[in-house]
Amino acid sequence: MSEIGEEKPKENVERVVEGCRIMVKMVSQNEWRQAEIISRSRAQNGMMKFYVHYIDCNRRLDEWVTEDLIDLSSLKMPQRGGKKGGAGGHKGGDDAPDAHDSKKSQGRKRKIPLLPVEVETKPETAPDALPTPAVPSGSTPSLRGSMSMVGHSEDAMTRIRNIDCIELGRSRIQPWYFSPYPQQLTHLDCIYICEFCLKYLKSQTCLKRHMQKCQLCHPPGNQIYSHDKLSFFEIDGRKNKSYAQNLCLIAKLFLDHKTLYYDTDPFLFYVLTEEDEKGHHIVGYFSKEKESAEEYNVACILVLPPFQKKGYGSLLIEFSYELSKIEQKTGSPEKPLSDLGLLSYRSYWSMAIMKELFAFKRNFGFDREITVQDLSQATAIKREDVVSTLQQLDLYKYYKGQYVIVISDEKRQVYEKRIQDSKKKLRINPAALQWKPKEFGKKRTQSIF
Ligand SMILES: CC(=O)SCCNC(=O)CCNC(=O)[C@H](O)C(C)(C)COP(=O)(O)OP(=O)(O)OC[C@H]1O[C@@H](n2cnc3c(N)ncnc32)[C@H](O)[C@@H]1OP(=O)(O)O
Repeated sequence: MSEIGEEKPKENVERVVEGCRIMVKMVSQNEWRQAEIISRSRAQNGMMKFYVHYIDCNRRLDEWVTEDLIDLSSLKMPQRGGKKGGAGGHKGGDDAPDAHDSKKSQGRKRKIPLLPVEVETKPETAPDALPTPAVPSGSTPSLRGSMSMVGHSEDAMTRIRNIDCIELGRSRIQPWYFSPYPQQLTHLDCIYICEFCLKYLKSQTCLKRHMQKCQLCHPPGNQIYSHDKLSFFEIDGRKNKSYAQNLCLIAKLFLDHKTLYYDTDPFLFYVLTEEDEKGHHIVGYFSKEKESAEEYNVACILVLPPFQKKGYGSLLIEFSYELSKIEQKTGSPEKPLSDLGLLSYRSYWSMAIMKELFAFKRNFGFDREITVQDLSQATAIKREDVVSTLQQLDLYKYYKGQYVIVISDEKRQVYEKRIQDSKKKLRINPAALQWKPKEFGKKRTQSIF
């Protein structure tokens, strides 16, 4: 605060550096918000432009703004000795604490080795093929594993969205986050991706030439589910490395809190497609470790933006639990979850658990009490997730020295209606799933059945 009569020094745009906080007018909305400066550079018209992260917003909204959209009088310099990235120093995709699971810290304990780029992962010999993704030196992503847990890098380079647009099948999609595509592609207006083999190309001409040669009209691997034009293909990350890596590169464009790795060997990929006369078009996917000591049944899950909010996310989640039921295991998604991941899982868990509670009541009335273990076995949802869902729904009460599940009449009515409405939604037909779990070496997880 300046004293009366004392003139506040005029802020100069040159003082706006990485880590500062300042009020910014959001490009897409007519709203001023406090933002952190992630990077700065000069626009072609000579004006300064800044890549900003809006405080308390998901990084999907991060964007470049020109100097005329910042309020210099609100400039706050980074605190000396403070966390990296100014006072913000945010690590997760959101600043909001609730966006991630409480086991957030677990997701960061794995140390990421930095290894050289794997040259053999280069796309095949096609003349229009592009080199292996280049990783900015000294920055994540590391080159081991698949897209996996571990918080993202604090490197400014990987905090900036580097691809403007991708064309995939009939859709042009604006990415949300950084993905380590080759650096020479980051200057293009659009990257063209073959919707069947997922190879990335630098122009429409290259894509057309590639499409004349590409043999695929569906993802590689085995079709393990087919119902009402929807299919699931199971892809082994070891056998179809190039496809799996290209899928991870696409997924990283929409996943902020995961670090991209290139060793896809330990993962299976379940790709959901919609079929038409041209073939099976990718809608989304989830990956799963072949062996998971932590009983994760999903590593990463993605519905491509043009298909989001239509029920495909719930369908992928339901499918992951159908696989766990066949394996006779319970499972859980890898942590941390993104904000949208958490919303989707909470919604799925609530419905699955409520359905089971009602079915149990219909079958047993008051003759038997249902336990968390019963719910976990029937839904394949891991015990902890059952408990957290019951708590979230305020159904888990401590009564006479033990926990009991209690549903009020009001809540019962709400959920009966929701279950009725959900019958119109996309559902997995378990009879259309042809799958047997494979043995990938010695099992470390314990079966609960
Ligand atoms: C383990 C992990 O990988 S966590 C990371 C999860 N993945 C990501 O964050 C990647 C980017 N996001 C996505 O790919 C998608 O948003 C997904 C996969 C999370 C969800 O897919 P969608 O197809 O949009 O989900 P779907 O339409 O089935 O909706 C599921 C529920 O989440 C809610 N939901 C989904 N997106 C939103 C949103 N943007 N805003 C509010 N609610 C939402 C829906 O309302 C629905 O709840 P309801 O059934 O109670 O109505």
